[in-house]
Amino acid sequence: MCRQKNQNRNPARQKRSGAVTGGWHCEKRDYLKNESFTKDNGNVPETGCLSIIVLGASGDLAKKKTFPALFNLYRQGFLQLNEVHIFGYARTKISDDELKNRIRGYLSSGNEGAVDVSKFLQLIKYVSGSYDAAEGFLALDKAITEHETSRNSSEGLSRRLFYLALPPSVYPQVCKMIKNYCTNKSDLGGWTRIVVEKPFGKDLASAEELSSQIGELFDEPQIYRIDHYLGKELVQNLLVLRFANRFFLPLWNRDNIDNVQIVFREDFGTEGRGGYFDEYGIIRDIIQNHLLQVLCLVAMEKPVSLKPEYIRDEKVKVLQSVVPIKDEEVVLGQYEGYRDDPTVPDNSNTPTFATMVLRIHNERWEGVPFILKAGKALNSRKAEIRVQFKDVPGDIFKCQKQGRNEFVIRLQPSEAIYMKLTVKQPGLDMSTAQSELDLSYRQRYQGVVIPEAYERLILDTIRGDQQHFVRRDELKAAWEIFTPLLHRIDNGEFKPIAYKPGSRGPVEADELLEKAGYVQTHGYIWIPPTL
Ligand SMILES: NC(=O)C1=CN([C@@H]2O[C@H](COP(=O)(O)OP(=O)(O)OC[C@H]3O[C@@H](n4cnc5c(N)ncnc54)[C@H](OP(=O)(O)O)[C@@H]3O)[C@@H](O)[C@H]2O)C=CC1
Ligand SMILES: O=C1O[C@H](COP(=O)(O)O)[C@@H](O)[C@H](O)[C@H]1O
Repeated sequence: MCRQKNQNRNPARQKRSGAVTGGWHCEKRDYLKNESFTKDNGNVPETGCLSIIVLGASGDLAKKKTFPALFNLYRQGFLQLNEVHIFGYARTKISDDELKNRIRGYLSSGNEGAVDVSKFLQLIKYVSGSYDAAEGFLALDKAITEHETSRNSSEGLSRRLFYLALPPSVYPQVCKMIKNYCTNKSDLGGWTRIVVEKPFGKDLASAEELSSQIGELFDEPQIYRIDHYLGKELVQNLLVLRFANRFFLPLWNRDNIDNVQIVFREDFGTEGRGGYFDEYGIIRDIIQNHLLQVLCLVAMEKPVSLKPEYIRDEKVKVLQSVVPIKDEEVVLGQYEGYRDDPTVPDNSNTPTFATMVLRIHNERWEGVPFILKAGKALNSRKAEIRVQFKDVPGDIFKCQKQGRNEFVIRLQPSEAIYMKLTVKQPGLDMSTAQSELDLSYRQRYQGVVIPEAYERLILDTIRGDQQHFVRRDELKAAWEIFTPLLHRIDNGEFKPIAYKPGSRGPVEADELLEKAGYVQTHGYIWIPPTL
């Protein structure tokens, strides 16, 4: 468990303290069932009173993601009825029942679901109050304490998890209120943790300021900066694929890989979130966080072990090796109709699409373009990593027309890992064809339910595992990469190109891709198999 500033110094807790690596205090938790993951972690799982407080409970994220994730954890037995209580907090004056009615429709029930849903809803209590005055937070603390007191008959820790499903502008004041009025006071031990959502800042300076403000109130190990892409199944698979397979070890470098694409596409626009989106744009909304986190996992060196701090150390090194982005390696777009949203200014310069090339200046990746591409209102919805290999030297089959080898990790939809490769076309002729080795999850893992990203990450916050959360120095390094470009866009020095909704985005983006070295395989497309 991580050391916490001004937290109780219960010896039982201290005994559970994890290793200290490079100045970071890392928590060790016994939670991964796989033997090979668990042998470093000698801890006993925590029991006792758990209060989960969703601040901004009246909002969009809370109803669509946070409460449903909590419900799924409850349904699978990760949240125990006799231990957990959930508090919603926001300014909106509604009753417990009104909050429950707002979220009920988002809780997808299984076969015997109705009972589960109503039992889960009984765990929720709503407290209304402002984000900057003591009164509301005192009321919140009172409600949490009542719950804790009612559970203190059983031995155990008292844990308070604050999930800030709020606009980042209110994080500092809310953290101050939590610190002053709501931190865990139990003499049975326990902790207080804060989960913060992205976008964490708007550029390097504002992110650092926000980090300092929150850092004055809570220790780094208490702060969980969530990036839900780190909770996606195939993103979590990246370390396993890369470091547990002999196949990839000798190939994963500049000698063999020509280019890497990390792509996010949505087939809908900003829909109802135009006001928020216009302040941030696609680079801050998707690329600086989600796609960059994926890039780190694709490009990083092997960590010393799976301890969160070792992994995050390696991610920081990659980020610090990214060289400044060149203007000629960026294409920005804005879909036609984006400005029709009444919450978007008529002269908005905000990109809803961007393709850019990142270059990593290190021994492994020098010369390999990492092409990051994200766009809204495009012709399809998908997120994938596409690693394209170099041409085979001395091609006796004259088969370059068939296309290059590609290793593709489809994050969503239809999770899959496939390798595009050249094979002999079956038949009497010695001709070649493009085919694939295909690990489509729906086929291979029939009946296995892939957990939602938020579900997994919230469970990590309860267990105190920081591996899939963004550390402060990581965040700083991420903002360092994009801040100069973002400032040029904000100052109107870089304008987006208009594109049609439902298209591939500006043609200039495909031209940039080609210039960066990507070779498209014509006449071949991978179609996810159906059952
Ligand atoms: N929605 C989504 O899909 C995603 C959201 N996020 C992030 O999650 C966080 C919450 O997002 P979301 O739920 O969409 O946001 P909302 O705009 O829905 O805000 C959440 C709640 O915060 C309160 N609030 C809104 N604006 C302000 C303000 N200016 N000052 C004080 N309180 C305010 C409101 O509650 P009340 O008025 O009742 O106090 C509102 O219900 C944000 O950081 C967002 O970037 C991240 C990924 C996806
Ligand atoms: O963080 C965000 O992510 C969603 C896309 O998430 P996904 O899990 O459905 O891929 C995006 O729509 C939103 O703009 C952004 O804020």
